Amino acid sequence: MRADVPAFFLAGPTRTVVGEGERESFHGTLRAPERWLAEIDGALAASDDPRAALVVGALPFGEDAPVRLFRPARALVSDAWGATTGASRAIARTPIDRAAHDESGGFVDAVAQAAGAIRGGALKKVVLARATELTVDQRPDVNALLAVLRARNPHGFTYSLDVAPGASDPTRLVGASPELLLSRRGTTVVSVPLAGSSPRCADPIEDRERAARLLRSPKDRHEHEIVVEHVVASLAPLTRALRFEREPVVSATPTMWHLSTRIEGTLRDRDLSSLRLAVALHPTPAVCGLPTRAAREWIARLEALDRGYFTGALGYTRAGGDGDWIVAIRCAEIAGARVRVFAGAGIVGSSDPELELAETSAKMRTVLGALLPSREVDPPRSHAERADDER
Ligand SMILES: C=C(O[C@H]1C=CC=C(C(=O)O)[C@@H]1O)C(=O)O
Repeated sequence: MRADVPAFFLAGPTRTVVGEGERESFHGTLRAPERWLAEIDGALAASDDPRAALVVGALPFGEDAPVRLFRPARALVSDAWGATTGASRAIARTPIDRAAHDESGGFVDAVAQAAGAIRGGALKKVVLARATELTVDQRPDVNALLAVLRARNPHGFTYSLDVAPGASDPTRLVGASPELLLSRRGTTVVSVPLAGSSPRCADPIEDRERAARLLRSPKDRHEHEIVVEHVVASLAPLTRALRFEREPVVSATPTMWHLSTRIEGTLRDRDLSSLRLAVALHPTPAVCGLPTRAAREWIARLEALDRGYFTGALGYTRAGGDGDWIVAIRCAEIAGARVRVFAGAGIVGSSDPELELAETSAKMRTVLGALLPSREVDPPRSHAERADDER
């Protein structure tokens, strides 16, 4: 028999948090956050066991979509390596119906339109996303998938969240994100925004060259600076001192190179919880764009997608306010045998639509590579192409 999948799971490099069952849940939207934030502050402060009290869940991408935040009935917070190590094999599955909802053609057109709007001065950056949907021959074993993702992404954040509580057939968002929206420990707050990317390559020399080219690329540096500026501007009024390097570094996941900047600050008000900080920062231009309002409008106009909690913020806040919130990317929504994999890419005026499409396909490999045999991982190809590969 399969072990139950917890309602919430987040395993980062230094901490694993598991939440089972629901003791109390909180409702509302990002457009009007004050009431539910106050309810959560109150519930955590009133807890009879403040060391154990925590709220877990996710903020959606959309301003009017519901937040998914709850106090688990039972929780485990461990500073040990997550319990899910060891598995590294692919979970052999065969997609039996693929790409019914693949929006790749529409995505290329949308990127071209967005880049044109940016060159025309309508906005500076927008992140456009697409999804590919497949039905596999058996329901994925989510615990096994988490184990594979965790083993392959030891420096990232592997997660799972039940996004449709109460449904007879659970829907889960499952992924391995490389991006820390913020972490709070006492008065120290850290954010590590990523933006500007290049797919990894199996050839080690070409792979290193791609990383070096990424670091020199004016287009990717521009994309990255926009995100750093937003995070710095959002944290500056809340912190006394902000420390970060002016030059980004290159960081790696198994599928991607990214430009990355670590930003650290000291909070002015130690009552400001990590959840309140997440609400202040989210959505950064790593998932939305700049200006935020204009980017949301362009996303609504150009994207044929309900993002749900993809490109939201997922994490936990403990009584006292400490916690971690990550950017919910490199993930899939899994409902029974249906798997919907998401990926987005930051668009600026000089973006090439075909390269942005290739970037989203590479990002999808985080989940697809853990779920499917390798010959099935790349996006839809004709039967003839597949036959060629197998020859
Ligand atoms: C929106 C995604 O990635 C973001 C995070 C890192 C780099 C990104 C980029 O270079 O476009 C994206 O902003 C995604 O993986 O779906």
